[in-house]
Amino acid sequence: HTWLLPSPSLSSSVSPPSAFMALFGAQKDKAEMRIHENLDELRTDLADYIAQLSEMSVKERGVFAIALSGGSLIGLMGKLCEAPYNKTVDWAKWYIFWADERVVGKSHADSNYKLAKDGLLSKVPIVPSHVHSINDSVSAEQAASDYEFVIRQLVRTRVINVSEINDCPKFDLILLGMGPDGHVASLFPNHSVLDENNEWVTFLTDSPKPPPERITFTLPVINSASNVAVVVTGGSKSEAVHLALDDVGPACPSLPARMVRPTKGKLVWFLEKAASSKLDSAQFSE
Ligand SMILES: O=C(O)[C@H](O)[C@@H](O)[C@H](O)[C@H](O)COP(=O)(O)O
Repeated sequence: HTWLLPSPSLSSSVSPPSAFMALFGAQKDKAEMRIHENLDELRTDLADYIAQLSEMSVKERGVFAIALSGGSLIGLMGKLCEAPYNKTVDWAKWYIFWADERVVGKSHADSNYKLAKDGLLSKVPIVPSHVHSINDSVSAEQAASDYEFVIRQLVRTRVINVSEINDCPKFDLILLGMGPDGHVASLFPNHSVLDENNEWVTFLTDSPKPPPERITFTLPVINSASNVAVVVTGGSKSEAVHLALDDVGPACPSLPARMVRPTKGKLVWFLEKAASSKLDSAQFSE
């Protein structure tokens, strides 16, 4: 099933009880949910979505700047390595970044770079110099500032587009997973990284999920992207999905996944049915 959440005209006909509701009402209006019966369907839809955005972006800008995350996401993108996508996607125009990375060596089992390289990048003809992973031989703080510098250069040359609103990088697509605690990228609940509004890339050395040292895009960068997709599978995430997307009152204003709210860009949630089971709308779908 694919459907859009209530349109602006629908929700604005009901007067919001508070500024809070208005704020998150606005998010709901912009989010598209794509709920899939099974993983195979989700994988196909995700590959189609990414291939379409790549085509549009290459047509408009000549390049496609995409930011990846870790976790199950890379496996769920697997159909891109198969026909027809492996031949039809214009891989030479892709520029690859990471929305977050663990500060470990590139060959370490925890490395998001290694995960993506083994599962995706080594299987399609990406140009090696277009793959922008972090400097793995410095501290987390230095790695974050080096990565921001690299991104700054590529914004200058418009390999990465720029937001008209705040000068932030405007990635063509940022792909996110979500943990059962509602974290996205390495933005964890109740962590001060959520308040970082000046930097594009920040770091943490006390991640509640190991490994402790990470770099992460900040919320302003995520919310400046042209497209953001949150890809969530498994029943263990259903409560966090509900808290992120439904009108739950002031209960969870700082759930990281709820703070993903592109200012001008488009937001799509790819959900496996089990992950969507606690959404308010799920009660009508049987
Ligand atoms: O850096 C990490 O610890 C992981 O990459 C993490 O951020 C992951 O993306 C989410 O927890 C969702 O992971 P799953 O999709 O595998 O559940």
